[in-house]
Amino acid sequence: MSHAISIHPAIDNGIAPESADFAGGTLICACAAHPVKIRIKGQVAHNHACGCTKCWKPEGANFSVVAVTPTENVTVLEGDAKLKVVDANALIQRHACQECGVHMYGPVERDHAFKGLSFIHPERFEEKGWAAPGFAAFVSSIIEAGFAPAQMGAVRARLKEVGLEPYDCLSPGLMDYVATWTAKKNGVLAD
Ligand SMILES: N[C@@H](CCC(=O)N[C@@H](CS)C(=O)NCC(=O)O)C(=O)O
Ligand SMILES: [Zn+2]
Ligand SMILES: [Zn+2]
Repeated sequence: MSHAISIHPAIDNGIAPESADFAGGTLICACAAHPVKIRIKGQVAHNHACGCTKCWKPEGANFSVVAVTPTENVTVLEGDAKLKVVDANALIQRHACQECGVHMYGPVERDHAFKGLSFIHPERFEEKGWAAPGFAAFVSSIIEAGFAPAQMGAVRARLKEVGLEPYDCLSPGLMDYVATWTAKKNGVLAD
């Protein structure tokens, strides 16, 4: 079955199942020669579709698929010299392959709820079994990348159809987590 709206290749034709045995793997960029390779230890967490303009999306996709892992679980195996930080001022230090453009890992090092986590694109794993995406974030942001506002209803309907609840920021659970961290830092966290 084909759909007019492409969310992401890893979602459009059915989401691959997660494997309980998945213990990590190797992320590989799109270069035919000397690809960048990154070792990720363990299963990824909070995998989701992201519609923001900053996350790397494959050709033709309106969303990225992005998850987190503790930065201590990330090791650059090959091609470190090809990696460059896309925007040094951003919270997420997205390390992209300068040759093919794929974002390989994005650590958060700033004082923030996500400090110590790295954002990665699990579709770049050479292995199968990574945790399936569970929701869609920053959905309205696809308009900023040139998507027609009039088709947003259809996009949200399609996301719901594939089981990804659409949110215009992060999911309520993650928004609460971030706000809890901020309240604690400001000394106003309620019991
Ligand atoms: N509407 C903005 C949203 C960007 C944004 O806030 N992205 C989220 C989700 S990845 C974020 O946490 N960004 C932090 C960062 O880019 O460092 C856009 O599409 O560019
Ligand atoms: Zn590359
Ligand atoms: Zn994003």
